[in-house]
Amino acid sequence: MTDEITISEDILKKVIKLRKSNTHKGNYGRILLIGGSENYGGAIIMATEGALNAGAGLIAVATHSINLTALHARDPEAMYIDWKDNKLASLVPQMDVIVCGPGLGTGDQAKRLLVMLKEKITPDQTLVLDASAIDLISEDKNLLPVKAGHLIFTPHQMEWQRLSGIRIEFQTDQANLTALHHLAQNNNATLVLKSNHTHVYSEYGTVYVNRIGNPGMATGGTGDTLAGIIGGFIAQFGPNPDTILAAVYLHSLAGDLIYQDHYLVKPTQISSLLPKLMKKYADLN
Ligand SMILES: NC(=O)C1=CN([C@@H]2O[C@H](COP(=O)(O)OP(=O)(O)OC[C@H]3O[C@@H](n4cnc5c(N)ncnc54)[C@H](O)[C@@H]3O)[C@@H](O)[C@H]2O)[C@@H](O)CC1
Ligand SMILES: Nc1ncnc2c1ncn2[C@@H]1O[C@H](COP(=O)(O)OP(=O)(O)O)[C@@H](O)[C@H]1O
Ligand SMILES: [Mg+2]
Repeated sequence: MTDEITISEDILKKVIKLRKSNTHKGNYGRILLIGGSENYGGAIIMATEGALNAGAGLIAVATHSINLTALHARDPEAMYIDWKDNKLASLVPQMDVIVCGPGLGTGDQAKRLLVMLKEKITPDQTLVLDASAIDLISEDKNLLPVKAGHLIFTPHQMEWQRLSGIRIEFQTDQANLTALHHLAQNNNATLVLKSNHTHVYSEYGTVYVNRIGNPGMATGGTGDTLAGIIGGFIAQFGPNPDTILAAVYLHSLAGDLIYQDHYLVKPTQISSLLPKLMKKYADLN
């Protein structure tokens, strides 16, 4: 059996740093989030709230135009681009991190966006692939944007079943590592396999397990929020395994704090709690 390392609270102190005075938004990373079809606008808004509250310096959102008013009403900090706008292709290379998938859907426009990403993404960028983006790649492996410097897959168990071909009951650490390695080819890749105990797999064979979190988090949008938090953390703290582990842990920790006196955990409540929690851990440095 593969050894599993339990993610602990120490990771937050290690990763979350106090901000230095002589810095500006450019120092905290540029992130582009792509998703939000006509029916799933909430997903990309929740991912945006995750990235924003996790501290990304500059945020741009490419989504269906129907989502513009709701996005700006909730998060005026985020810039918007219509996902059909040709200028999106020239925006992609300017980003540090791209999160693609929350509420993307699997229609023709979604496929076109993945094809564009595959063409435009560069080796100095990190790509977080979530939800519908994973489903599209499951249907056609040629859509995987292999030029990205670092690929982070964030499927739940059913999405991982579609992508890897491993049925949920057979998703053992060894099987998951083998499938990730096969999928990643020459890329630097990480798998964040979400469940009640999310596992994080590095391509080099290390397996981490998150033992916190709670069933109050079983609400649509909690994973969209996590994708945004992971992106926001990478934007600020760099694309390394600790950054991903800290994002996974903080998301569940916020969920647990809310769950102490709430029957369910709304994903947007998780995001709202992040700046305060991050301050606490930064002050411990
Ligand atoms: N407010 C919104 O706009 C929302 C939009 N969403 C979007 O809806 C699209 C479809 O995603 P879904 O995840 O709903 O649909 P999926 O069909 O991919 O997966 C959901 C189903 O998978 C099964 N499943 C098995 N193990 C699971 C696990 N550990 N965690 C979660 N599900 C598990 C369950 O039967 C569940 O009904 C995506 O683009 C997603 O981003 C969702 O994120 C929900 C919120
Ligand atoms: N019972 C549970 N215990 C702990 N965490 C949970 C539980 N149910 C869901 N979660 C967390 O909520 C998130 C759900 O992700 P996902 O299924 O992608 O949601 P969505 O696509 O609706 O945003 C994951 O981070 C998962 O770990
Ligand atoms: Mg999801």
